[in-house]
Amino acid sequence: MTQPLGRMNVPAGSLIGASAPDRTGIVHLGLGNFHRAHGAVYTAQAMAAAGGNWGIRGFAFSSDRIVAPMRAQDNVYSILQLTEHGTEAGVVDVHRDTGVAAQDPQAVVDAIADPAHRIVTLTISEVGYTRDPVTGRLALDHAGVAADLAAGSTPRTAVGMIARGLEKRAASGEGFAVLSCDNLQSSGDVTRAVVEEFLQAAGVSDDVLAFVSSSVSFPGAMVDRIVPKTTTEHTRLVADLLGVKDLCPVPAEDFTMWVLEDDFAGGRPAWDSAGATFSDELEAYEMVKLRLLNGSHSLIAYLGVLSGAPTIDVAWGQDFVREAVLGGITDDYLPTFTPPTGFDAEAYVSQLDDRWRNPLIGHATTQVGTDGSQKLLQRIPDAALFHLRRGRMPHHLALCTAAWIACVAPPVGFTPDPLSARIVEPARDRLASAVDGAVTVLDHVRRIMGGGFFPDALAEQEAFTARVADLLTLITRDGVRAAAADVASAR
Ligand SMILES: NC(=O)c1ccc[n+]([C@@H]2O[C@H](COP(=O)([O-])OP(=O)(O)OC[C@H]3O[C@@H](n4cnc5c(N)ncnc54)[C@H](O)[C@@H]3O)[C@@H](O)[C@H]2O)c1
Ligand SMILES: O=P(O)(O)OC[C@@H](O)[C@@H](O)[C@H](O)[C@H](O)CO
Repeated sequence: MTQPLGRMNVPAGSLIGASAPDRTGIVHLGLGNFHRAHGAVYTAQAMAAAGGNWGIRGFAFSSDRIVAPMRAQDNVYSILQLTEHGTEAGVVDVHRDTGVAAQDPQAVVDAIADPAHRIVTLTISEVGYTRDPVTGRLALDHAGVAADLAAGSTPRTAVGMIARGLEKRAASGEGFAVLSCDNLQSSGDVTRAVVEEFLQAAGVSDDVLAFVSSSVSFPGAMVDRIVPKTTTEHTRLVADLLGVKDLCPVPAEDFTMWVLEDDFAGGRPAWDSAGATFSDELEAYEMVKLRLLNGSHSLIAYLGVLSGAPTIDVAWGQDFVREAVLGGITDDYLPTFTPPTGFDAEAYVSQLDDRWRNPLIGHATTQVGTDGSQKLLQRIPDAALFHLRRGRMPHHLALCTAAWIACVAPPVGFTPDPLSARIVEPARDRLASAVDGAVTVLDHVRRIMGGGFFPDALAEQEAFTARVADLLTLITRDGVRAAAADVASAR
């Protein structure tokens, strides 16, 4: 029988990076698959290369789906690397403790306040930042945020936990860094803004505000590695490769990239010795990643769902999807930014082709399409406005917007592919209320564009709204291929 994985049962030669830090120096919030295949791996490798004692205290946000199996195997787990040329597996041993924030939010607050910890890393997804889509500021009317602001309450939102942790930490005055590893543009500034807005709204003392302003840094980061959800097939492959039963392995592609601002008020692991890049051109790296990869990923996902493709590689295998995505990269994304110095954007795009075609990844289109109301804000408005203000229509961005609406808020009389029901969209009910009673497709789209789901600057662009409505009409009447063909002919 296959032995269970555990610290005393790590297959020889399989450990990735260093083993067994005996202290925790990093708190992580959002213990999902991405962190376990990205930040945790860089940390283990950094300790192996350059020493340091940076064990991780990891908190899942809401459920013990990952924490329970991690605990059952001493918080070690395996990474299953899926390349077109085959699979390989290795074990990560860097988490010293794990918990669930929703079950014990005070533990998160206390961990952030603990002077032994120097950094909190975040993979809480775009929704975790509780921002207002129109203003981009902390959503003070969000029920969770409002409850967290009440005096004496135990925080339930991620921003509330971080802010209360920093408030408590101010007593020690120890420097600290809050590092967002989510797919956000201006990730460091956005994170600082929501935390400081929370502290101001909570009426904390000037001393606390001064501490956060002077002794807490919020470095920006660009994170890149495709990490899908775990399936039973991944678990079986790990058992075959390592000869142990891992209850929570993480599948991942072999490509990995991490670019950070070097601004860590309490010190940091030598992540550079593990392959991370420290750069002053972070915003440019974020543009490359969020537009070329994530923006395109959304388009592949929604066109894929509408054409019944369950995974990214299947969607990408369809000519009309490839044409739309490559057209979008060339026409709508690449002109909108200057890549970082020396960065070869063409090579990055060519790698994307290899990454998206990899059939072993099995990245569900519905996973990539999840939370579109929050994700598209990073991927569409600024790039679309860049073109609209120069008198040019970004047809592919309009197509992505129309395809998202067709999946999660379809006009009356249109039933999207059943796959669309698997897209988790937190704004589904609000979208349904917004379009209730719409008499035309244009009216339907207008109600969404101007309904608090996008910034006003984009909602005011009537030509964009009209183009989205045209494409939505084509999707509902003639199918998604016809809409993509219309975009191709408009180039
Ligand atoms: N998976 C990838 O390929 C990938 C690549 C780059 C970046 N990322 C970033 O990492 C994030 C997480 O991806 P993952 O694959 O680990 O997903 P996952 O589903 O495995 O984990 C998501 C984590 O976010 C937490 N979360 C969800 N809603 C939250 C909320 N409202 N407040 C606070 N936390 C919340 C969950 O509890 C969970 O711990 C993504 O949203 C993205 O920003 C992921
Ligand atoms: O992680 P999300 O939910 O922001 O977006 C889904 C995918 O586009 C994303 O996870 C990519 O796989 C990743 O950003 C690649 O680095």
